[in-house]
Amino acid sequence: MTSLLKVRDLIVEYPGRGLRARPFRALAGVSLDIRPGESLGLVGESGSGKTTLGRAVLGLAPVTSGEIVFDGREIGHLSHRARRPLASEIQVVFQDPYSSLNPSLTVAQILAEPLMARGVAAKEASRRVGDLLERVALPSDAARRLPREFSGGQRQRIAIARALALDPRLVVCDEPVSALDLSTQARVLDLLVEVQERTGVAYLFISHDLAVVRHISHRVSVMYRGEIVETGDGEQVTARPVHPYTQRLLLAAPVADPRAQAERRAARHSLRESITAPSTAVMS
Ligand SMILES: Nc1ncnc2c1ncn2[C@@H]1O[C@H](COP(=O)(O)OP(=O)(O)OP(=O)(O)O)[C@@H](O)[C@H]1O
Repeated sequence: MTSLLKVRDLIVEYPGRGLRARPFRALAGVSLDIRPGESLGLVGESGSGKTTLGRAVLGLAPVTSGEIVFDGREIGHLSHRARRPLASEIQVVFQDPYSSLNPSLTVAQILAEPLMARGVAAKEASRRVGDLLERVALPSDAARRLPREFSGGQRQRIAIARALALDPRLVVCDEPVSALDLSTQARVLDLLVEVQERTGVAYLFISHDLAVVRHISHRVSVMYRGEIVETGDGEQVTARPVHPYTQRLLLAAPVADPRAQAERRAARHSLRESITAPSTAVMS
């Protein structure tokens, strides 16, 4: 099957600060594919470049070189204006459900805004708002309320409904459940899976938590210092990790049993030395 999203040799460098500062290479040649209707999980420790990759796909990070091809079309170097039509194809759900929704708009206004911006008439937009609320299992009277009247999990449902409003084919989910408690996390993940089964949307699902990523992803890519060091199905990556960094990531995941935790600590210690890290600084 052809890729919906194809990333090749992507390099992203952020400008350095100060007069003689070197640029910082956050992505050092990343390649990946996402097929229509697929979830690709992107896991890695803080600072490994996950958000930068998501932002590059969304046109929000500076692409130094490489290709980002969506549905056969190169989108990595488009101007802001040329990207605008893509908003209905590629959407995003951010981590923080408290700051990602405009606090002064009602839920109906938040959900109708992207529709009306694309010329959908007010009456039709209002009907679609009802459908969207139903799709994310929120009551229809939610439409009249403000974001502050909802819990974190409910707000994330509103953010998901907004992302789905234009029937996108790809949603970048950047740590969408990290700010939620465990049981709410599970319900929001189940919702994302259900939405995918119903609509065929693809996800680039970013998280530092392998357990969360495994729950939702068909395949998992592991990032380390701006590179993808391993890709496989969730079972393969967690049961038979190939790269030492993936092994360390697994060992760092919290477990309930203190003895198992101590064994993991010892294993982690001996692995630490064996990881040879590629340099991400740009040579001048
Ligand atoms: N706008 C920016 N300017 C300069 N450096 C940046 C910028 N954004 C990110 N970085 C740096 O790029 C690297 C990758 O950051 P990124 O946010 O992509 O990592 P991440 O894996 O998503 O981390 P986290 O899980 O903490 O969000 C980090 O070292 C970060 O400090």
